[in-house]
Amino acid sequence: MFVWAVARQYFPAHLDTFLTQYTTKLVGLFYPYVEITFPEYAGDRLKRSEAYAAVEAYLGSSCAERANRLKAEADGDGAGLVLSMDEYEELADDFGGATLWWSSHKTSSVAAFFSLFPRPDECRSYCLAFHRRHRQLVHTAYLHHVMKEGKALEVRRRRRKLYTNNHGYDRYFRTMWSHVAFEHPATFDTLAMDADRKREIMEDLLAFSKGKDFYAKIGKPWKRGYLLYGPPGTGKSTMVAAMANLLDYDVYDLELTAVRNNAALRKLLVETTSKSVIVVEDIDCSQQLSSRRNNNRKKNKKKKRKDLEEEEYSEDGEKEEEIGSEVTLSGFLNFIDGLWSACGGERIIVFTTNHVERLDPGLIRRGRMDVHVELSYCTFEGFKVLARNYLGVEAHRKFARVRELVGERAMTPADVAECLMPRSVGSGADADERVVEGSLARLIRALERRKRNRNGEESVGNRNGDICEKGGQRNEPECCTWM
Ligand SMILES: Nc1ncnc2c1ncn2[C@@H]1O[C@H](COP(=O)(O)OP(=O)(O)OP(=O)(O)O)[C@@H](O)[C@H]1O
Repeated sequence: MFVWAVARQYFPAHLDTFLTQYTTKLVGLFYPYVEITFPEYAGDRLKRSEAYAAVEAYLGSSCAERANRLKAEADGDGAGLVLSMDEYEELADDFGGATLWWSSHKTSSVAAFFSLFPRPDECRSYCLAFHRRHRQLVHTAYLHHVMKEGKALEVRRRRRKLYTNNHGYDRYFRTMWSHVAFEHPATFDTLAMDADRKREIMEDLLAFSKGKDFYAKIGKPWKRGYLLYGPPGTGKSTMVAAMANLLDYDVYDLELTAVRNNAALRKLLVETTSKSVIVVEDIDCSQQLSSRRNNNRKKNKKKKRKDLEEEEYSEDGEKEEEIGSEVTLSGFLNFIDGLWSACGGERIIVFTTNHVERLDPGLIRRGRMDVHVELSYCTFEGFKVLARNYLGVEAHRKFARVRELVGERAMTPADVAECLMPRSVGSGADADERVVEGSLARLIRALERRKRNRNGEESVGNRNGDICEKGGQRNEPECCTWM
């Protein structure tokens, strides 16, 4: 003790390091094993480690036969179960004539408790241990094998997800993504819109998904912006689902009003995975909300003018417009195409709006929103898609009358679809024909009742497709059913 105290007095700064170094070396002489740890969240990384996920998948495939304690989860299509190693479990793996040992661990994270960023309270990790004579084999071949197999398994078992930031909070009440399985059945086949435009969009999306090298070559982050605009019920959300289904991507439904500030928005963005569609629905509403909030704040007399100035001007002196909670327009633009937007890659960002004219031109300029798609009232071509979807018919003698009417009356695909919805399920050819006849007659009646609002005359639905109030009475679409 005396020697220790004296030594600490004379070599206070270096003694601990010195002792640690030599203890490790000493242990190394007698302990011939090397250990590699794969933590679930490493260092200051905000994201789950991809290496950890790959190891988890890899071990899951072999643990069913060898491990004693397993965890089970529903698999990609929910039909089966995926097994993985439970905590504190061990298993051995043979590779290239060597035996390697894996173990899983869980520790309570002190860092998570004090961290400013939301992190999981428990840190899980896998540890790989092997004899040092296999070091070369592990470094050059085994780790590569584990990553490759693990990632392939992850892809095979992948269950697409629909994320929302509306309901998920961490223990500090900060928003985070929560998810459910994404099961929307819409495809471009079932989408009622102009066939050429549809083909163009599909080609654009597929080119994007294969464009990794191209984007790297031109020095642009691998992402693409879509602006979908048009009256309510023209298929904007349906198109988002069709896009995700075409590319096999996850969907992140970003509710801007639930994001507290720019930092929270950045955090949400970093947490999104690649191969995803990030959608901000009704982007014009987020802006409206913010201006209201802004006005209220300005009216607040208790707040000093100085404070307001600080709040409204960013560090570089630029005026910042709030677009939802404390999220500023510049923070949001940074989210779309700033430095932070580049992390991860392979993302489609979609804005939908019913009022494109209300949007800040800077928000939707080309380069930010690369493709602008207008979804509008149903055309005859769109009607034929819906008739095929809902009634299973490609042609019918009533189509001629529908063609005359649908071109001049503004009816949304949602309203047309509602008219075409079969009201009874029949059996046999006669019954089927009756159902088709009934549905088409209902649609024709609805179109005839609808005033010629495509020609600018009095209309039941207004130009934006909103439901009008006439003489205090609410006019629903003619063939609405409420269930
Ligand atoms: N173009 C379309 N093709 C096929 N179905 C459509 C189309 N447009 C609307 N529908 C049908 O109408 C319903 C409502 O459409 P959707 O929610 O996609 O419209 P929207 O434009 O996003 O409306 P909102 O602006 O109110 O969100 C969908 O469930 C779908 O069945």
